[in-house]
Amino acid sequence: MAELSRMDLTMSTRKKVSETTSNLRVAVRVRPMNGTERSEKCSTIVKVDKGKSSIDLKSKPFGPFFRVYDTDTTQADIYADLVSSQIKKVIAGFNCTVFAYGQTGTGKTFTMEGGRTDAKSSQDDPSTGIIPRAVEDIFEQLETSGCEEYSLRVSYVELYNEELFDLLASSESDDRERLRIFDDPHKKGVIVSGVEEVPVRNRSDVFKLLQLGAEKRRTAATLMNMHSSRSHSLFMVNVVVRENTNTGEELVKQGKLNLVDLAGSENIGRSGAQGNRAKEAGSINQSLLTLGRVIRSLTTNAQHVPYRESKLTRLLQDSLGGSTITSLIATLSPSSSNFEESQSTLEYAMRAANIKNKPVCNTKVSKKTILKEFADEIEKLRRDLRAAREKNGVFISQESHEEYQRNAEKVNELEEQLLCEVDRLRKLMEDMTYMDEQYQQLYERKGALEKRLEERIRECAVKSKELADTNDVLNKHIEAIGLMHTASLKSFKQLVQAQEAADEMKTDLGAFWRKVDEMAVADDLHKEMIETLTRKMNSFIQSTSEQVEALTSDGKDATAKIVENVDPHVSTIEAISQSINKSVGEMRSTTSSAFRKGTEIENEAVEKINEIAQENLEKWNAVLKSSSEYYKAHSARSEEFSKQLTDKLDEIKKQISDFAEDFRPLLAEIRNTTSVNLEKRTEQDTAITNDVKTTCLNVTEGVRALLLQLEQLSVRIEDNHEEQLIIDQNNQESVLSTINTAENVVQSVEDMIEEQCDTKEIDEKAQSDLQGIDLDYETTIQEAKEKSLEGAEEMKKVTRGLLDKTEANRKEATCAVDSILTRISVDSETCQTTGEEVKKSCDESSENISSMLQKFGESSKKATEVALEAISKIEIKFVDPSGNPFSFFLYAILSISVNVPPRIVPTYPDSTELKSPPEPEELLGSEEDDDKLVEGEELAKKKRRVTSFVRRDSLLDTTNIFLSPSTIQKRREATIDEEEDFEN
Ligand SMILES: Nc1ncnc2c1ncn2[C@@H]1O[C@H](COP(=O)(O)OP(=O)(O)OP(=O)(O)O)[C@@H](O)[C@H]1O
Repeated sequence: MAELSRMDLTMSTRKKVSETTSNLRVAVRVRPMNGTERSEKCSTIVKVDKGKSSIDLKSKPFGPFFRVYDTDTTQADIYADLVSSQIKKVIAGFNCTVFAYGQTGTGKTFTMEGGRTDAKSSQDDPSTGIIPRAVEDIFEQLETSGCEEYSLRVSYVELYNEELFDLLASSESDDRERLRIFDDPHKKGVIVSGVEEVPVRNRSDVFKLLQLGAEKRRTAATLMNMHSSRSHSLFMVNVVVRENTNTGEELVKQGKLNLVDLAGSENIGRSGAQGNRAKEAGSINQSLLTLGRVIRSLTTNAQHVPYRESKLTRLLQDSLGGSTITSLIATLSPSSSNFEESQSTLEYAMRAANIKNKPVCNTKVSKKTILKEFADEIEKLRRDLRAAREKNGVFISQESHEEYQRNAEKVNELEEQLLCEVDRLRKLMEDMTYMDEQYQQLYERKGALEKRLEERIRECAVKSKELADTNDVLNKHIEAIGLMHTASLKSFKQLVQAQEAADEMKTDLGAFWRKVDEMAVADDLHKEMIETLTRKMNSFIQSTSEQVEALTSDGKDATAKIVENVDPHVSTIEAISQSINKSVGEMRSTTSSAFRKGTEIENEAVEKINEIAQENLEKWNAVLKSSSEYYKAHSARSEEFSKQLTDKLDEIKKQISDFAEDFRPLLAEIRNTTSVNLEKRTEQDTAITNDVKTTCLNVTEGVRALLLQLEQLSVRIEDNHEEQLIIDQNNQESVLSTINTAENVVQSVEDMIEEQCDTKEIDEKAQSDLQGIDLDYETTIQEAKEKSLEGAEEMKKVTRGLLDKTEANRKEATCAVDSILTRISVDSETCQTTGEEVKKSCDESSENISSMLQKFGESSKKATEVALEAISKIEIKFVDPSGNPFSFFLYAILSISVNVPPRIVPTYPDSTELKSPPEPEELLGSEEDDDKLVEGEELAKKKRRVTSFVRRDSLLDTTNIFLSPSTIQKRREATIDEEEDFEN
């Protein structure tokens, strides 16, 4: 009996994950014009409208479709768009189908399998089709998802002339064994008996199988296609993934990917099919026609869907209106020569787009549940078988021969189903063993990792201690920074005090300059006194001239008297002038000494300020220097520390990578050993399988022989019913004994299963323990990692915070020092400028005073000169006492001779000839000139005051020319009092 297997891995534990329906995803692909079409000068009648996702065929729109692809679309684009997402679903436990439909020669095989090259991967050849890309992708996605326990099996079948053949069967002969299809009694779907489900462990395994299958697939050259596929092909990938949940439960996910390349629909006349080819084409068209009817029924909600009318529709039953996620790629020729076929394909595709499927995820079930399910299933089948056998016994004796045959068929079918289940179980056990091996490797790896973990934990403890030490050091640094901060604050306070002292000095300087002003006022008073004297001189001169006039009238005596009086006055004037000059000199020296003193004080103040500033600057520089040194040292230490941390981390990383490096060859070795073991095991399994096969064959042979006997029996029954009955019974007994043997085989298999179950329980426990340890280990590693990261992060944060704080403090202190220094320098500059200005104004006022004094001196001199001139203009004449005007000589002679004393008669010049003394304004210069010469309101004010005073004084003294010193003194005092009153 041929080995039986089951195609559909879905089990009774299937569970719907969603009630949502999804439409079939229909895409249309247009291939480029081929050589024949071009040579026949056919026009393009197909236009792809990507915007609307529709196809215009001779301007008639079809669509919208899920996607439309023009002639430029690459294989990679189509794969990424349509299939890539399905792979994820398959790994998650869904069944997915992708099939290509279209007229012959439109690119179905090209789309599904790719260009005819020997490329080993999609990277080598961009024309690689969906099937190889999908296989590559499944491996890639399983590896990248970190899934470590999985098993892949592939089957490849072709449906040729309504017969199903295994493209991966080992038989080399052309006369390949047909596969049987029968309905799965429990679910929607079919069971294909005896199909090879080849376990694949890597990509290259799959490529080899693909090549093997493709070679076996029936193709032929037709007028439409040089390599026309004459059969429908179905490539299936079963993915079983085992997972361990957090609760320690073992879960198994089973997903399946069906990749279907249908044979092309063809116009037999146009394709030139004859004989066998015509028969093939007829069969192909027939199955496609049924597929069309199924699609129509599904989209019109018909009561009956004719799945059973062709094997193709039976195989695709779950993909059309079932629980599979299905995509259809309709392929088109762009040529006008294929208008009718293209139209039919598009109509077909439009209809298919309305089919609704209800995708269902094959629930993750525990291994234990699967084994139990199998055991139940086998038990059920056994019961059915027994019942059927019993029925047979009854029917042989009582009912007709046809009834008996029907039952015999039923027994056969049940036996097949039973064997199928056993085979399925065997495959599952193989998968489980494979995954157990994967698990064993993981377990060993875990042991090694545990050791590593212990080491790491020890290292972590050392690191934690180091971290704590570093923390202490850092705390000390923080304390030191705090002390520095306090010192900085203290220095800042000192600086503020220095600033206050500087302010006080400024106030003192202000007082000093006020004193200087007061001295200047005193100077003014001196000057005013001098002016008063000058005025008095003027008035004296005036009064002198008036007296001279009066004396003229008084006569010669008076003249003589005047002459006598004038002399001492002249000397007095000279003395006064000298005293004025002297007092001017004195004043000059006093003023200059006062200025010198002021300058000295100012210099002293500046020096002192500079000294304080210098002192503070030095202090601050020292503070800054020590701070920056400290910060430098601190940052160097921090850097060193962080470097140490980084080094340690690097070291740990390196150790981990070293460990990984060490571990890799070990892993490779384990893998090698495992694969060797696996091969051995496979060999053993093959031997066992062969044994089982032989046994099964024997059993089948036995059953066949029995059937033969039964047939003979039934012939004989007609002749001698009674007699044969005894023989029948004997035969039946022998059948029963054979069946019992079969049952024993089944029983032994069951025992094996139970045994497996027992060991599995231990396995499970160990696994759950390991799972726990795994989890603990991962959590501990994670925690240790997180802790060390947190610690490092916190350290970094603290260090960063401290550095920021210190930086901020440093900046603040520097800013404060800068601002204070700026203030001090500004203040000292202001002091200097103010001092310089004051000095300048003092210099100017002293210059002005001296020039004024000079002017007054000059004016006094002038006044004296005027007075002297006035005096000199007085002519003294000797006059004859008798009144005769003789000449002096004559008079002298006469007087001598007559003894008459002569008389002196003074002649005063005309009053107009006498020059009046200059006005005070004239002497001091005009106010406009003052404005030009003297900048500053103060000096102008002083001058105005002097002028008014001089004018007033001169008015007061116009009548008195010569005053006694006591009068002068009195006048002076009175004037000062008046002046004060005036000022008030
Ligand atoms: N998109 C495409 N780009 C380039 N060449 C293509 C494309 N589609 C198909 N071809 C070429 O057209 C020819 C026919 O393609 P293919 O054999 O895949 O058609 P088919 O639909 O599978 O035909 P059949 O139903 O007869 O098997 C091949 O030579 C193939 O390389």
